[in-house]
This record gives sequence, C-alpha cells and structure tokens, in this order.
Amino acid sequence: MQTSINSEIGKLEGVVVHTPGAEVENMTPENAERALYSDILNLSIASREYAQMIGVLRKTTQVLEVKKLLSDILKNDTCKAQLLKDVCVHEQIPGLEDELLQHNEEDLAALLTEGLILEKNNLTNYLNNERFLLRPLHNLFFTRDSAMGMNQSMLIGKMANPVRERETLIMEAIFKNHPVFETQVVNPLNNKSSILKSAQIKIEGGDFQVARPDVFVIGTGMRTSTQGIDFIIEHIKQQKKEPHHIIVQELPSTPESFIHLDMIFTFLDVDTCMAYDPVIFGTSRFRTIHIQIENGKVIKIGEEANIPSALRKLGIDLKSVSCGGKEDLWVQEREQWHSGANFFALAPGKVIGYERNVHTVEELNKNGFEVLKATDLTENKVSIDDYKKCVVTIAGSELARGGGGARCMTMPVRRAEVSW
Ligand SMILES: NC(=[NH2+])NCCC[C@H](N)C(=O)O
Repeated sequence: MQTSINSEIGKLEGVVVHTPGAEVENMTPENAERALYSDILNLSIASREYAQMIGVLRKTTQVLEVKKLLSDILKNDTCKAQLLKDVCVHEQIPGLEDELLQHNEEDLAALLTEGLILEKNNLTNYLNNERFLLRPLHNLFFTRDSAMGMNQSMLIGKMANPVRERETLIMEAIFKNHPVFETQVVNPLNNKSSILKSAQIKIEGGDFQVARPDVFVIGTGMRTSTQGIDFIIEHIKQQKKEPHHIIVQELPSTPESFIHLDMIFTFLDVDTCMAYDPVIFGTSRFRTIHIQIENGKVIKIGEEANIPSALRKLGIDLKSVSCGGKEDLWVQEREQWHSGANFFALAPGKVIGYERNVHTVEELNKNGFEVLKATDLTENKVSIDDYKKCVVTIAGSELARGGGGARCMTMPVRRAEVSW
C-alpha cells in the first residue's frame, strides 16, 4: 500500500491502531502523571469501549495492528537486531540487547510494548523503586502521535516526553521494513539543516493536520515546538516547488486537555469543522499564523484572525460546529476535557467520536449529522453508506481518561482523494 494522506477526511483506506493491552494498567497513581494519563485505567472496561471503535473501523477500512506489524518485521534478523540496538541505545540499557535477542518475535513485540519487569536480583535493583526495566508504552493506543501521514510520506514524530520515544523507533522500523507499506520515511532526527537544533525539534501527530495536499494546519504548544514546525518548513522548501501553506495555531499550556491541536479543532467534511470556540475564536493571546512556501523559500509569514478565516482565504470554506454547544462555557469546558472536539473522519461528513459528549453530539445533529450508535453499526442494524452525514458514537468513559479520543487512537495511512 502506497501511503497517501492528502486530507483529514478523504475516504479511509488504511489505518494503524493498537488495541490497548497490559501496558495501560502497568502503572500506579504515583506514576500516572509520568505516563501522561489523567487517571489510572481499568483495562477490561477500556477494552470493551475500544472494541466499539475498532468494530466500526473494521467495517469501513483495512485495519493494521501495531503489534502484528511489529512481530512481522521482527522475523527478519537484521531488522530485529537493528531495532533492539536502537531501543537499548536510546533507553541506555546496553546490557539488555543480547538478552532481548533470545526472544522470539511475538514475545518481543509484547515486551517492547507492555514492558519488561526489573528483576530484583542485586542490591541496586532491589532498592530501585521502578517496577520495569523496559517501561511499558502506556500511550501506544494513541497511534496518532508517533508518526503522521504527509502526502506520500510518513513523518516520524519527535516526542515531547521520553515515555513515548520508543513508539517512534517502532513506527520508523515498521514503515521502513514492513512489506505492506510503500512510503518515504521522513525523520526529524536525520535533519541535516545547519539552522535547526535537533534537540529543540518536537512534533507529535495530534498537532498535525492535512487540510488539502498543499495546506497543513499545525498546533504549537506543549507537544510540538516552533522548531518542529520549522523542520517541516525546511522539508517543504527542499521537496516541493509549488506553493504550500502552513497555518500554525498557538495552544494554551494548561490544562493538559489542550495538549494537541486535535483536542480543539478537527475537520469533519469538505465544508465543516469542529472547534472549541474559546480557543479557536476567542479574543485571546493564542495566535494563528500563515506561512507560505514557494520555490524553496518562505515568501510570506503573517498573523491571521483564526484557523477557519485563514483557510477561507485559501479557498477552504468551513462552517464551524461548536464543541459543547454554543451556549454554556461550563459545558464547553467539560466536553473539551473529555476529548469532545476530537473526531476522526471515516469519509467526508462521516465521523466517529465519544457518545458521552452529549452537547457536542447534539450540536452535530443540529448541523445535519445523523447520530448512529457504534454497536448498531457493528450489529449490522445500520450502515454509514445510507447517510450523507453521520456521527458514529462510541462509549468512552474509561478510554477518555488516557487523555484522547477517536482521532488520537487512529493513524490513517491512506485516504482516497477528496473531490473539493
Ligand atoms: N492526538 C492526541 N490528542 N493524543 C492524545 C495523547 C494522550 C496521551 N496520554 C499523551 O499525553 O500523550
């Protein structure tokens, strides 16, 4: 499959996910914060909720599981040796490499994602408060963040927090080695530019959105640095001659529900977006900046009123639906916190999101989106093909505690072109 992401909404033709496993419970309240969770999760409930989402995805598109892709590439000895070397160098546990090499691909795929217990076999380890030698990847089910489709390339994330770094090593190994993918892998770590300092580059997929093949909307804040966006500018300068545009949105640094742009803004259809109004439209100090790149140069950089108005000038005219409804700031805040703006498009005008955000769902309904229950879809009682616009709702009381919603839990690798 040639990867191809030229929009946020084109009919989905391939998506990478990770069904949450033991790693989401491998934490205590004390280290939940380091794990980037707002609470500790119950796996059996989270799994039931997740099954609703994946059931809908399976009805719509080709679903690829990270663990399967990983164990496939680990069958190749060269690839296995390289990945284990990278992981051990990266996590500064050089002695572990030989031991890991002894495991078969399935056990390794589990160890690399669920973690490896630290054996209390000497005094230092005995006194060490850590439970894991190789830490669990608690956030792996948020596949959105560690790599992102940018036209025909996959851009590997550069995570803001060390707990998520191994995810990017795994994704890079998969996209470079798995025969199912044909793609050009772009990794900010290999940045050759003399003006950018690699250590300051941070880019996470939750901040990166493809509005049109030539227009990217990118958030900058806790997870994506301005230097990260400068890396993308350099990449475009080198690779593309025709005009390209980046719309940058500054994000608030608290509360943690503002971590990524997709927590306050998502695309729903060719002419509709979802927005958390207080940040997107509020008269605030969070700026929106338009950057135009052409023939290897930045030819324009300047401030805009907000994302929709910047996009309108580029010919993308969007009606905005309000997260939490229009009336009450309290309700807006509550639903934004529970990933109320975080929708994932299965096709233009057909999106999936959390059922719990009732005001947001009602607002979508007022804007012509039929509300469908995920379970009705998976039980074949309804089909999204019968609706022009719909919002499929999934349960999410436990999943949302991990800090994300449907867009965060999906990494699309191929979408059909959109007829604008
Ligand atoms: N695309 C997103 N909004 N992802 C949400 C990720 C949440 C995850 N707990 C983290 O903090 O990294």
